[in-house]
Order: sequence, then structure tokens, then C-alpha cells
Amino acid sequence: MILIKNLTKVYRTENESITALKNINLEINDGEIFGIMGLSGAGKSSLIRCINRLEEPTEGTIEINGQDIMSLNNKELREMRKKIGMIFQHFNLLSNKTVYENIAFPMEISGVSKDVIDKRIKELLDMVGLADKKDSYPSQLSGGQKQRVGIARALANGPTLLLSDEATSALDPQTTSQILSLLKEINKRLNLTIIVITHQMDVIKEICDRVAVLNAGELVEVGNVVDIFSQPSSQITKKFVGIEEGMPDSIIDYDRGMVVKVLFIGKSAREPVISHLIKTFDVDVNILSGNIQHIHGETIGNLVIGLEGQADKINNAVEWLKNQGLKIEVLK
Ligand SMILES: Nc1ncnc2c1ncn2[C@@H]1O[C@H](COP(=O)(O)OP(=O)(O)OP(=O)(O)O)[C@@H](O)[C@H]1O
Repeated sequence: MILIKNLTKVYRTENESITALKNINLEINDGEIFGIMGLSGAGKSSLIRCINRLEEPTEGTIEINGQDIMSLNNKELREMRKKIGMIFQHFNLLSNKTVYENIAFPMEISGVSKDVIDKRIKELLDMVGLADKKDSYPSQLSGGQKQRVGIARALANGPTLLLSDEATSALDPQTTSQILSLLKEINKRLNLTIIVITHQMDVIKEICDRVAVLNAGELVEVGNVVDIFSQPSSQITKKFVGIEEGMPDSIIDYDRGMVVKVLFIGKSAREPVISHLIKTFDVDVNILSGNIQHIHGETIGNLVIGLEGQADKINNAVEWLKNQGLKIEVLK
């Protein structure tokens, strides 16, 4: 487990101090895929660079598996870093080395014998689906293949934690999806904890179990992905998940009845709630806006409806909706 307590990072330059992280508290569980989301400058890179101590925190503590990483000496720090793999947006491969040599590099630095390196590289290339590319140079590979090499290199020393810094941001949607599937498969197969930094919502939706949202160095929200997507609480998260602040004109202009927002999650999204409403309560239902998302096999539906009819029938209908376990908000 990674335990981050009261973490603050201030960069001091000659003329100014920039507070990149303000009093962050976070727990990341073993074996989970944890997303860190935020706009440019939110502090995402600073946070993961503190986790592998490429940056020194200004205040606060970080424990990895019970060990306070601030107390490590240089030798212990080198050992710790072997257990943390990292992948990058621009892959950071050595262009004058082959795929084999790129993956071998971190193991050579760790003093692993040639035989073991050879065996390990075969396993890794099979795992990332590049067995036929071991003698190619990075310039001969596609973006997705380069990232596969990056992943193999990051796994070379058998890490327990993988840090992914915008690893799919330079890839097209189809390749992104393939790389995310690979990361998920590796997470399951190796029980590897993965921290994913991204500004792409689809990445969070597709592979993360939980997500933290950073804004201007502050942790504004943390929770499981289905909860955050269905009921974001901060303004910045609402923007990320595409929920509009305020009401669109079509709803403001609507004056034929009560406007109700209905949130369907899981089983309730599969029930014929609206048709039941119309049949039982003798009200008309006008759909004003709506969307359905599928996250980790869970269906999340947001619907804004106008209920038209007699006031008492509308009130009964709203009461019934509430009793179905749906989250109801009367907008107008
Ligand atoms: N070495 C540094 N010296 C001074 N300021 C820095 C340094 N590194 C980052 N910062 C500042 O800290 C803040 C957070 O930067 P950080 O790179 O952590 O954000 P980010 O969310 O990763 O952004 P991006 O998505 O653009 O990479 C920014 O205001 C940035 O300018």
C-alpha cells in the first residue's frame, strides 16, 4: 500500500515559490489501478515524482509497503526504484539501441547476469506481443509498439508498482485501447499496482478502479470510478465527466411541467421505469436530455425529464421514482 500524508511540494526559484501540491492525503491499495486526473499544471507529475523520490517533498510523508521512503539512504533508494517501473508519453527509448538492448538496459544496471536477462527478455517480449521485434530499432516501430517496449522495459526488474505518465496521450484511440488492455492484463496477471496519470477521461473509465482528481495542487475528489462518474461533487470533475453546470436553454425554457433529473445506476438502468411511470401515474414524460455510459460493466444513466399532468399525479410519480432507489433531483 502507498500511504501519502500531508504531502506538500513547493518549487522555489530565485524569484518565486510555486506550490505544486498542497497537503495531499491519499491511500493507494496493492493491486489496484489508480488514476490521477487533472488539467495541465494541476500537480500530477509532481505527485508521482514524489512517489519515486525524483522530487523531494517539501512537507509530509510517503510510505510504500510500510516503509517511509523519506528515510531511505541512497543504496536503499536505488533498491526501491528497482521495484518501481515507469512508462512515459514519449516512450523515452534509447534510439541507438535495439528493442532487446532497451529492455536489457535496466537489468544490466542492476547487475543481472546475461543468461537471466536473455530469458527474462523472451518472457517480456511474449507478454507485450513483440517477440518478432527484438532486433528492431525504435525508429522502425509504431507508437503502440514503442510503448510496448516501454512497458517491457518498465517490468524488467519485476516491479511491484508501475507509474504511467500520460502513456497513451500520443497514441491514436485504437492503439490507446490496445495499450490499456495490455496494462489491465499485466495488472491482473502480476497483481501489479498501477498509477495512471492522465487528462484523458476515457483512460480513467476504461482501466482505473479508483481515481483522484487534482486541481491547482489540491486533491478535490477521490473515489471509485463509477461513483465519481455518476455523482461528481467538485466543479472541475463535473467538467471532466461532461456534466454541465447550470441548465441548458432547452430546460430553462421548458414550462409545461415539473423538470426532474433521474440518475440510474446498475440494475435500475435496466428496469422499464419510464414506461411504468406513464402507465401507472397518468403523466406524460418528455425527455429533455440524457446520456448512458458503461463503466466496468456498470450502466450509468442520466436523464432529465419533464413531467406533465395534474400536480398530485406528478407528485405521486416523483415519490414513486424516489422509492425505486433512484437518485432524483427536482430541477424546476
Ligand atoms: N521543476 C520545477 N520548478 C518550478 N516549478 C515547477 C517545476 N515542476 C513543476 N513546476 C510547477 O508546478 C506546477 C505543477 O506542475 P506538474 O508538472 O506537477 O503538473 P501536471 O499536472 O503534471 O501538468 P502537465 O499535465 O502539464 O504535465 C506547475 O505550476 C508547474 O509549473
